[in-house]
Amino acid sequence: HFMVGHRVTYYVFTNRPTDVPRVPLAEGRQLVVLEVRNYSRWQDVSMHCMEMISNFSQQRFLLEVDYLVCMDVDMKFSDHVGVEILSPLFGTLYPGFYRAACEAFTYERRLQFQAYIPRDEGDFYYAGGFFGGSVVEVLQLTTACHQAMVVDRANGIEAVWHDESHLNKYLLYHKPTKVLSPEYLWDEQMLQRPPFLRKLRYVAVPKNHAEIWN
Ligand SMILES: CC(=O)N[C@H]1[C@@H](OP(=O)(O)OP(=O)(O)OC[C@H]2O[C@@H](n3ccc(=O)[nH]c3=O)[C@H](O)[C@@H]2O)O[C@H](CO)[C@H](O)[C@@H]1O
Ligand SMILES: [Mn+2]
Repeated sequence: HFMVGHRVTYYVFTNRPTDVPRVPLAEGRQLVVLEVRNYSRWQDVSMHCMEMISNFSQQRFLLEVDYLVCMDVDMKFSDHVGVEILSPLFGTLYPGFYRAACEAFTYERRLQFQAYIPRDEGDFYYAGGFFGGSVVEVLQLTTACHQAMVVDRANGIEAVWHDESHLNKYLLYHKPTKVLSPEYLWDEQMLQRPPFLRKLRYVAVPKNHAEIWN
């Protein structure tokens, strides 16, 4: 379903490179396994993606690709996702909040945190699991989010939704050039599909959160 007819490099970040299956790929597609370190807390694994994307962007993505699409690993494509998503900087509406008022968004609301957003500000609540853009824009985004997390860590604090809180702060003050609908990120375990969403293009694979998170 993903970028059919276009050249695609799948960069898979893992601490267990030998466990990545060698899936046969169509012409013009390649798999690149990038070995990264592990962290014992899942929050740290998720948050350090920003640092990893930032570092690899400088080291190689800038030289190798035009656009980056950054996504969670526990998801699958279930319908067309093509070049219509591409733009200098794009984010995706988090499916749980696309109808909610912005005061209800779970932004980081505590003043002393780097990802702080005042109650009366905000456009959308973006999902941490699907964002992207040109490599230069994604490099700036991931570097800024990583640096903000370094500051929080030095202060002994961690944003309420980790990397997602920082992504939301960044995209509030650096407006994305495209916002994708929840068709592009859905979780059938969490929400029933409303009839006006005719297609679910990229969906969470059911998982036991308690087991994985604890
Ligand atoms: C769909 C979506 O918007 N997901 C976001 C949501 O979490 P999720 O509830 O989807 O969190 P999650 O358990 O999928 O973790 C985020 C991602 O980190 C990676 N990972 C995590 C744990 C681990 O042991 N190994 C590993 O590789 C993996 O790519 C995973 O998909 O909020 C997180 C921050 O709280 C992240 O912003 C996720 O992107
Ligand atoms: Mn996930």
